[in-house]
Amino acid sequence: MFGRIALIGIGLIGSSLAHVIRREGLAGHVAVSTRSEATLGRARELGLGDSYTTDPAEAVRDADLVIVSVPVGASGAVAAAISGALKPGAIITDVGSTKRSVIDQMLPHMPEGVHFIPGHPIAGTEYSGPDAGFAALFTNRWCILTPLPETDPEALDTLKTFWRACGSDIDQMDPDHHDRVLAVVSHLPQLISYNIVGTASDLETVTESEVIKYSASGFRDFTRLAASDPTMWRDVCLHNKEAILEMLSRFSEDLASMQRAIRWEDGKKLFDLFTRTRAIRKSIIEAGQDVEMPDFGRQAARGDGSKS
Ligand SMILES: NC(=O)C1=CN([C@@H]2O[C@H](COP(=O)(O)OP(=O)(O)OC[C@H]3O[C@@H](n4cnc5c(N)ncnc54)[C@H](O)[C@@H]3O)[C@@H](O)[C@H]2O)C=CC1
Ligand SMILES: O=C(O)C(=O)Cc1ccc(O)cc1
Repeated sequence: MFGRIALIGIGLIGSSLAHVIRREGLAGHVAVSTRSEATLGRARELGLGDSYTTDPAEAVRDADLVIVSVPVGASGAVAAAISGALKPGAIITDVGSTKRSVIDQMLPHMPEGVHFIPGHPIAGTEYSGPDAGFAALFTNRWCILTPLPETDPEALDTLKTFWRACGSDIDQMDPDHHDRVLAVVSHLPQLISYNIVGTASDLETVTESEVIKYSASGFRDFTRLAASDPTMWRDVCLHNKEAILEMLSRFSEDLASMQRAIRWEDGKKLFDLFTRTRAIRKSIIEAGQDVEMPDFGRQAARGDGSKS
């Protein structure tokens, strides 16, 4: 599909892209670039690409497709670094969990004649670093593209074909709408997880090791999300601030209402809510969106949030 693809950032998402690009034969040459020598060395050991450099400008030179897979707060610095080396006609995309901020950071650095099309695969795990990637990560997952009004339809079609070849279904969205939707379905659950695990950890002096011992009782599902990469999620919070604050405020109100129902023993209110939420789970299962990540992905992952 492409002569040369440059992968800037080679953590969970970048390395998963490297695997699927190789499996599907989507590029003649994969150039891998990341900030630290240690991560780059690990990518080389794993054979994730055809060439390796800590200089992102060198990686993108002559690339037909550039995929930026770094924490969203680093998007602007990467765009500035690659700007002068981009080939006319190249497609530049990203995988960041927030979209408005990535556009604001990257667009000013995009030279005339390249196609900048932001994107976000709704696929991931709690693991990070180059060891965490696996080719099936994007299979049967959504990839949301948030093209700009001036985006060239042909370049957009090419990028859609790429993501379909990676196994994904494509949706298109306005970036602000994306950020509000993701604030509810992804960022809020993540923050709730951090909060509940933090609360339990504060209580652990009282309960001693019981938090760990009885963790199968609901708590464990939250610890999976709470084990995700701190840099990535710090950046998501800081770069989708308005939407996240709005959703947190709605959530706090609803939590207070639940508290009140329990205090006043309003069983009907609780029962009605729990019935409504059960129906939502049923719709998710019926839509085939409850698929667990394959085991081999988890096993392949080192899971230590490797430093890069
Ligand atoms: N982890 C997940 O489940 C998902 C993450 N995303 C998004 O994908 C992006 C990457 O996330 P992961 O691959 O999970 O993170 P990761 O922590 O596994 O990898 C990040 C990579 O970026 C590199 N990096 C960091 N700062 C850099 C800089 N200034 N210049 C060049 N490289 C730099 C690191 O060396 C590393 O290779 C983030 O924007 C995240 O929001 C999107 C979907 C799912
Ligand atoms: O591990 C999980 O359950 C996730 O939800 C992964 C994930 C994390 C961040 C994203 O922007 C998209 C997907």
